[in-house]
Amino acid sequence: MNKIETKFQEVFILEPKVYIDHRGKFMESYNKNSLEQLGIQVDFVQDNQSVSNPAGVLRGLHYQLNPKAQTKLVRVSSGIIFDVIVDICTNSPTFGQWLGVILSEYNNRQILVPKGFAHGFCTLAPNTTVCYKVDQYYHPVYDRGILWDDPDIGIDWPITTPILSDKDSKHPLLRYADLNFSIKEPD
Ligand SMILES: Cc1cn([C@H]2C[C@H](O)[C@@H](COP(=O)(O)OP(=O)(O)O[C@H]3O[C@H](C)C(=O)[C@H](O)[C@H]3O)O2)c(=O)[nH]c1=O
Repeated sequence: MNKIETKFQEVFILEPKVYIDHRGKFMESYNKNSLEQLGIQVDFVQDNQSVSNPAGVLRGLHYQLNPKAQTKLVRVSSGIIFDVIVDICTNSPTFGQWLGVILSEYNNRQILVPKGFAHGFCTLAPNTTVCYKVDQYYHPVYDRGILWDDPDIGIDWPITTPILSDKDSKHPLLRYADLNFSIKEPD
């Protein structure tokens, strides 16, 4: 497993070893010990999978509030996404900054998204399946969203008119500018 650092201190791109032969490919898409050897200690409790049939679907930007904030390990089992994270920790030196990476069945890349980041992606191919582990269970009461095209964040999405859920088109549940999310537990 190869670990690539990013501009965010605790955000890493991971590249599992891929074994290719005449039948296709094999990889250990998750290995707790391999991650621990890279200094990544996360106890995941839930696996999620979303399938987006058309290209141009955009899901996000989502996060759960403390104390149910989630660390996520995101990968693509089929198709291609432009994956985006936004630092929403108001006490972080990189507060408000965003990062976009291509994850696909071709580059086999994964991204580790720590608590304190909003997460979203848009699909760049039809029939794209995104698989991701989280270390906190889903708590809809703690689920929050930021507008995908919030001008205060200014994400350079590769698509202009995405296919959105009702929820994601009704944002802002919260304008990024109104965030008071801090990485520490609320007092
Ligand atoms: C996230 C989640 C959702 N659900 C139910 C709730 C809804 O009835 C249905 C679809 O949920 P939603 O529209 O929130 O799914 P996405 O838009 O793909 O949301 C995800 O998209 C972005 C990219 C994320 O990073 C989050 O993990 C997650 O919010 O699944 C569950 O039962 N458990 C869950 O963990």
